[in-house]
Amino acid sequence: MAEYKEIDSVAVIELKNPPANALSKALVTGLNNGVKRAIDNPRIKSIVLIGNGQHFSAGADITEFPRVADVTSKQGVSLLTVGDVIESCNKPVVSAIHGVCFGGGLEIALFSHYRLAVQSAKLGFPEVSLGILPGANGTQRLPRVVGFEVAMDMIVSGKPVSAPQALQYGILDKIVDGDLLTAAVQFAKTLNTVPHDRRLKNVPVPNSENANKHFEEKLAKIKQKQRGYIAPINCLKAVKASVDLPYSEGVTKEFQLFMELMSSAQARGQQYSFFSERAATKWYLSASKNYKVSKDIPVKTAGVIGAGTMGSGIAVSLLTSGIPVILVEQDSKNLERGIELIKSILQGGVKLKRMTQSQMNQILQILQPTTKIEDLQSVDLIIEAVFENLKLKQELFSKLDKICKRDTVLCSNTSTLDIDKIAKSTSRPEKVVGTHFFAPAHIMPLLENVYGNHTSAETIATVMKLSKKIRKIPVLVKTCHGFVANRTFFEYSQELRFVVEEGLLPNEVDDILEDFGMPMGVFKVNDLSGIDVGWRIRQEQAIANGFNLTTNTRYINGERYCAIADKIFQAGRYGRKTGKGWYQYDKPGGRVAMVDPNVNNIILNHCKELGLTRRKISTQEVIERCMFAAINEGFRCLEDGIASKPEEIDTIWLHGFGFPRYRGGPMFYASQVGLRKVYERIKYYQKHFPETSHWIASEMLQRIAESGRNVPISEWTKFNPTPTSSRL
Ligand SMILES: CCC[C@H](O)CC(=O)SCCNC(=O)CCNC(=O)[C@H](O)C(C)(C)COP(=O)([O-])OP(=O)([O-])OC[C@H]1O[C@@H](n2cnc3c(N)ncnc32)[C@H](O)[C@@H]1OP(=O)([O-])[O-]
Repeated sequence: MAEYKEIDSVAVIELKNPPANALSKALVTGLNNGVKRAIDNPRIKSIVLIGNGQHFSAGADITEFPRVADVTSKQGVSLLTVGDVIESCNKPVVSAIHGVCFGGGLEIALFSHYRLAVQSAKLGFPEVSLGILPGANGTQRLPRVVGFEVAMDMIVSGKPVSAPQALQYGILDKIVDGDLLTAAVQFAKTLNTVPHDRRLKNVPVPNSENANKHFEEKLAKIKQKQRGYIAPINCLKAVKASVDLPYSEGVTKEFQLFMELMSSAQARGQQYSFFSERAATKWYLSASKNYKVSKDIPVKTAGVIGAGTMGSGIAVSLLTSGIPVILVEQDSKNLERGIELIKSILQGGVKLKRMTQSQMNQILQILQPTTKIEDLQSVDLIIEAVFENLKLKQELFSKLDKICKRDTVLCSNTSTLDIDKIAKSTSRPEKVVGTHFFAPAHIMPLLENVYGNHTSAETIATVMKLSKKIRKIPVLVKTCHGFVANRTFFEYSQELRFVVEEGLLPNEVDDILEDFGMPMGVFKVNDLSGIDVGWRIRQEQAIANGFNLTTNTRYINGERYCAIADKIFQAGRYGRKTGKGWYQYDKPGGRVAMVDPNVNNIILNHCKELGLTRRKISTQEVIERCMFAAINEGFRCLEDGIASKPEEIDTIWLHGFGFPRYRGGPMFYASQVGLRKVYERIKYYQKHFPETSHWIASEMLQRIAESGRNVPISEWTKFNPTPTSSRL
């Protein structure tokens, strides 16, 4: 795990735990033994620590986290004990950094007396995103190098810095060109002793005069922008302790704050999220069709059809990843509007210093706008982003099938429609796939990729690879109406409309959801996505299923239906874009949502007309009803084989709907509540709301709940041996 070798008078200890040199117990023990061996060898004058493979180190081994004591223990070998050995060593220790140097890796580097790096290295403390803090004295050491304010920003945000930035801050002593090991050994040979100030615990925190002011300002920002999260607050308090307390007391405070986080439910949720995001990207159809063996088609050029809000956002995602785009609209007026939209998104990036004006101009050079669909004949992949209408999409795909070269991948940005029905209109169903982007498409990280019965493994591999290239988190699901995202979100939002029909007002529901941790309540989300869009989807579905949907509809095939949203639509309230929807806005397109008495009247009149008696509904009931309805549908998606593991559903909610990371996702949330309890409450609601079929408990959920044991989430799929689809 840690390989020891000698180059002249320099001991080189190579961290070797692929793929990221996570500091497992074994690696830390190896590192400790290596440093001690170097100390004991009189021929050795200095020591170099270096990473094998792509990185110096990604930090503590997160898979070992449940055993908290191992990470921090003063007994046996822990990061802290090896850190002490390194710092107190009388022979100079140099950390030679490449790739990432994160978390515990950076802590090891800060215990070292000198730090070198290659230009491309990245250094940082991402612990906050795992719900913890840099608990091997990182919160006490970094401020002693960079000062309170920079340390606070780095540790609270978790964002890494580049090597040049780290050099400027003083974290690095030098950036080296050429071979890192050669340069580090050469550098180490020039060192004889360890000066007092090279042991960071001896150094005071510089530039700390305004620490109180910075602390208060940051705390206020965290409470506003990271509402509900406890890790950023503890990170901040720990960094502040470096200023307020002597080193020996500061590390004790850090330990106390670290343990508080490590034993919290939030840390469990955030660490689960880290692994579930990675698990979700690993798709598997069969032994010969999966993420490991299936080859993709390189996407060198792409086409986007439809230059509306979605199409423009999709085009920006492709363009900013260096993929030339041919953008197609039906007429020059719509095309012009799309180009302006793309320019304004890019201009926003320039304003935020995410790109320079000249980079923006270069990006626009690879955009080819056109009104001729024939121009798409030789692109590698096309994403269609036209109206959510099956017939329209079928006509378009049929046309594309005739125009495009044989191996062009044809993607539909549908959010609900069956991919097989779209694929049927082509002679190449194996090349047809869904790429469901979330609005705004250039910002939202999720890409729900949808395969049909005929989609080939090559096509799936292509969109999964492309997703990563355009910096999205991809999840692969099987086709059905609404896929996983909208199927589960539909039950969640439908239940909340029932809650409004029974007694609460939209703003009261939204407040409860936002307190639960959702970035936006469901009614604000509806306003953002467009009341007209929701109305159109409901109408389309009604037509497809052969029934007439009006504002008087109360039941559909015996199922309860709430028409309040249709009444809001009927009142011309299409959402934020028109300045009014479930809320009143400061202006059309404005962000300030205000309660509107007119909306409350629509709701109260609706209830009066139907003779409904409104009642008080508790916070617990609201959360249970929306979450358990979504969770039950999540289990049904697993039963149907639409999703293959709960991690896919959770990743979709985390990155598509902003579900609070510290709760892990709805399925993880269910595991924390306990499936027995979730199941019993679903049965309870079924008794009370027999006209709503989403309260019929999933059989898979029932099997797990009745198994009589607390089944870990990783074993849930064992209770679903034969999903309806042939996928598993
Ligand atoms: C006492 C307290 C001490 C300290 O303060 C606490 C810490 O250090 S907390 C730690 C703070 N550090 C962090 O939070 C850093 C977290 N890691 C990262 O940011 C990215 O993984 C990294 C940038 C390293 C590589 O990105 P990439 O190239 O896109 O690749 P990828 O992301 O797909 O990862 C490849 C594989 O490596 C795995 N793995 C990675 N790191 C760890 C780990 N620490 N552990 C275990 N495993 C880890 C990862 O699961 C995946 O496994 P698999 O089975 O193949 O799915």
